[in-house]
Amino acid sequence: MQTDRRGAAAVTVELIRLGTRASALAMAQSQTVADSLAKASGLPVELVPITTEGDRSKQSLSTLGGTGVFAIGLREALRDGRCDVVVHSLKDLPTAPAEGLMIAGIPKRADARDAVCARDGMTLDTLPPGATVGTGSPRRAAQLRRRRPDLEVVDIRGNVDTRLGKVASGDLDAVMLAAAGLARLGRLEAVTEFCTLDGWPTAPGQGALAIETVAKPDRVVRSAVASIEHRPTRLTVTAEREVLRILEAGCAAPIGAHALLDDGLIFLSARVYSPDGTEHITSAHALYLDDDPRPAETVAAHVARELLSLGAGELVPAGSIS
Ligand SMILES: NCc1[nH]cc(CCC(=O)O)c1CC(=O)O
Repeated sequence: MQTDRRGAAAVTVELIRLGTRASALAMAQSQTVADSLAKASGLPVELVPITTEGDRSKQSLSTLGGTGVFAIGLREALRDGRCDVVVHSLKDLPTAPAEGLMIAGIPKRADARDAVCARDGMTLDTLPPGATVGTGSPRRAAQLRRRRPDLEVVDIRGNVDTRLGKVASGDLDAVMLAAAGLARLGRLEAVTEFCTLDGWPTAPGQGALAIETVAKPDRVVRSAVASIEHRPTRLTVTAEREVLRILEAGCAAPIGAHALLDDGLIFLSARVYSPDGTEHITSAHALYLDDDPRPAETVAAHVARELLSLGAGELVPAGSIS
């Protein structure tokens, strides 16, 4: 039993239970976070596998209702007290705050880029006309159609290994995946091209993790999670996700966003695509961090407002989103 400074008994944990999806990618990123939490707290950290609707369903992510399918099950486990912390891929997390929970820590972001994994070392420029490229992401599909309207985009599901397997087996000529996920799984050797973020902005928060807890966690849990917070990542992903949050109200089109910090400035650029890739709208703004109490939110509001004023809300044909 630990005691606080006044000597009173304080109820606290002797073990941190970290809830995680059981996929190889989720386990890999959860283990990294578990190691950091163990180091920060001096306590053992146990991984608690949790199955979510997103893991069970074989439906396309776009028909499953998109955002949140992976997060809901993890959040239930947190609320039920089955675990003390959960780790999400930030890009899979809905922008709406979860009642009674908080994003207690955001560790340093990994590579935010998308990667092409193609057969025979091919790239987006060298794939032959008609080549098949697998992705389940409407954003990647729009970007592919814009860059190479002559390719065939194939809607696929499944974990990273399954997707790479479709290229290895010859079912597909290429798949598009997040570089961060491939890195966490030790599969970077499959990458034949990294897409640069200025021409190919990725999902808001891609490559970053979010550590979620109940709003009033045990103080040992709270301080362990706080110790792995990376402030620059929190600022940049907050800006990217804020654009998504504002646009969700008036725009159903796919969005790529990329923020970075340099020399006291936050830069944010975001691009909205028509689903067929034929049209896109871009906005970019910068702000001195010292000039604003909430620089991430403010720069995002500028970008989102400009995107909407340029017609981002009209990029999706009426009735085309189920
Ligand atoms: N939606 C699936 C997903 N969610 C998080 C990652 C890994 C990369 C990351 O943490 O952003 C992936 C795989 C992918 O997009 O290739």
